[in-house]
Amino acid sequence: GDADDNPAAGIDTAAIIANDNTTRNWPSYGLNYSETRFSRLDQITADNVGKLGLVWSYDLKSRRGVEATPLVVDGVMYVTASWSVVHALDAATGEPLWTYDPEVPREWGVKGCCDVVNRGVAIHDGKVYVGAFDGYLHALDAATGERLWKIDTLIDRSKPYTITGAPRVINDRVIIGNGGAEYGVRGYLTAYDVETGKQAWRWFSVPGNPDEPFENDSMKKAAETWDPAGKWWEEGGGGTMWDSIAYDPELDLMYVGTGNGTPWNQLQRSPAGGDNLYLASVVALDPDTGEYQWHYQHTPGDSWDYTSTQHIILADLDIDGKTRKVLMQAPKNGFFFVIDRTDGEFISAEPFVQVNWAEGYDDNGRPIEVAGARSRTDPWETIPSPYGAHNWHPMSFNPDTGLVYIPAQGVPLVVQNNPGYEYNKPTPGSPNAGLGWNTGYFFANVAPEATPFGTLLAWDPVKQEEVWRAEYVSPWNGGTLTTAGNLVFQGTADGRFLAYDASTGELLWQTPVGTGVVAAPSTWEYNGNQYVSIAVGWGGVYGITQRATDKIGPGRVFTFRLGGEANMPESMVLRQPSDLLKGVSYDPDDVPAGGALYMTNCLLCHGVPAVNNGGNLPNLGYSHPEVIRNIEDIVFTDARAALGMPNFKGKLTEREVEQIQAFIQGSADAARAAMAEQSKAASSGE
Ligand SMILES: O=C(O)c1cc(C(=O)O)c2c(n1)C(=O)C(=O)c1cc(C(=O)O)[nH]c1-2
Ligand SMILES: [Ca+2]
Repeated sequence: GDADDNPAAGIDTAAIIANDNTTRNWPSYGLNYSETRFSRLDQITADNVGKLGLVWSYDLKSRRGVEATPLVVDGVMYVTASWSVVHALDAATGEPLWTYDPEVPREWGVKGCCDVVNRGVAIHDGKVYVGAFDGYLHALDAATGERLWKIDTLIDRSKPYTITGAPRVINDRVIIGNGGAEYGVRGYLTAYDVETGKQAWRWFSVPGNPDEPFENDSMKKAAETWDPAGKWWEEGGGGTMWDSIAYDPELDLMYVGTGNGTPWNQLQRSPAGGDNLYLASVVALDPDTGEYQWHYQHTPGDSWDYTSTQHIILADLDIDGKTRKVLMQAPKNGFFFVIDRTDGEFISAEPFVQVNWAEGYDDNGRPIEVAGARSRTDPWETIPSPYGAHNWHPMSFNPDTGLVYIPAQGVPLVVQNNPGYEYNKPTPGSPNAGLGWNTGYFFANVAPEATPFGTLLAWDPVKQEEVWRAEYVSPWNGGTLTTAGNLVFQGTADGRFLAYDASTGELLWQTPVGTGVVAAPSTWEYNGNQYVSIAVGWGGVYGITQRATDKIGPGRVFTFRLGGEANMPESMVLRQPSDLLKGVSYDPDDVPAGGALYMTNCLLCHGVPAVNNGGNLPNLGYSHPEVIRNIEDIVFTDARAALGMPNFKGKLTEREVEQIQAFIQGSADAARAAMAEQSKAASSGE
């Protein structure tokens, strides 16, 4: 179609750069190549945001996590839901234009660590690109949703690779990485020709087998930092680049964040230690060739799942009287980093939450590790935990306030070395090892000392200190947006969408949105009006097993503007916690063995039975007794395959399933007894 039917026709690298002068459109995941998520639109301000009202809502027909930032170009919105389904809408009315389902086989679901999510599309020259969960990159006609081509980005389809991230387009290339480091893959990033999908370059983040030729010099250098006794190449090494990419057109450098190692535990991965490049790093690449330029490693020799895939923001900051071109990141490890983006020089790092693995960073940018924070054999609480002090939920940077708005959190967890660890061997008690996870750890059955929290932090990146904060009832809140109207927008785990004064943190406006929010909002202008849009849909790795709402609605997109008068949809699906499971007969002696098997096969999707209400997947401690009694009908069949539930035939025996049943009912009984004890204590006035 022509530009009128296909506004995406006008979007290319020059247009994304030019748009940053007005930010009328939202043409790329992080709004601009600097990924600031700072909009210059100022019709909606701290003074009038109270008049914000709903214009429309749209049902994404999605029951799993929704992590997409809605892109908007000249009144057309492109947004994705779970299972990588793309929706194009009339952005002013919410009327659907087209839907594209890449038809990800539901069996692929268990190859992902962290829910069947997708963070959105890229747009270029009339095309929409989506990276589907099963590793294909699809190019669509932006006007019709028709598929133009589809290419396989995976080097080996027998390996548990996935795509959850949004592609980015730089010049003539569409760039995408992948996930899979919890299971065992070798991370890489690939650039494809925007027109044809032909591969332009590929950069691996970790070295391959040192007995074979290295792809390039950066791999040769990296191999010197790994202990070959760990035979990391057999497991892939990890280092997946599953989310963040930024680009500086002036320096012509692109930046990518790398992930954790496989397995997490460095004792098992690289027994003699070493930095294990380029895990947990930010790496600068030449966008034309994919050639390595420099790196900065936030967590040398990562042993805690401290990925550095978290959102990268580029800005120019005045530091010690000089304007520095910096790159800012708040990776899982709990420190806020300011790095010189011209050459990777370390500028500063300070903790933005409590951490127990490092005391700080020295002048050379090396962490000063706390003695005994790694390679321990006893159970120990790692703070931050593998959920991260900050996960993928995008932060934003407002040059007017000079502040970065970070969705920070704590999700306590106690881990323990798994001395019997072997690649792809499901030791009972190792988390989801029956489904291919390779962490080298047990999750220890020891109560953590820390309490979970979720906080919106307004952080001064120059002084490296907190300026204000907002506390939430739960971890796992949404990404942030900040605007020239002196506002910060964020959705929350407890199902609200909020606006704050960007300078003071005063809460100015809020609305319920019916379900938990993890994605980040976008804002855009059309026909003289400023709109704010948010895609909701509870999920992601934390949201699979727990939630902070008593409602769980379908994924939806909500769009607001001043004076909007539409009604919130009423048909929210309520899922109240049913009663604790009762009446499944079992042998109490089976409970411990069942617990270890549960940890190995069920834990990371169904949570700990009877301790919470479940997330977007059910907590089995609240199941109907008939479901648990007849659990073989689900576990040993394809009955729930369409929902992503794997068939455990050949992986578990009937006897083992009986032990798991005992653990589920035993946990519910223990919870019931604890509740009775509590109410007895309360009524006797203790
Ligand atoms: O190591 C990896 O390859 C990988 C991939 C992903 C992903 O693609 O979503 C996540 C993680 N790791 C991860 O560690 C993590 O905490 C996480 C959270 C989420 C999410 O979408 O909620 N994805 C991922
Ligand atoms: Ca990971």
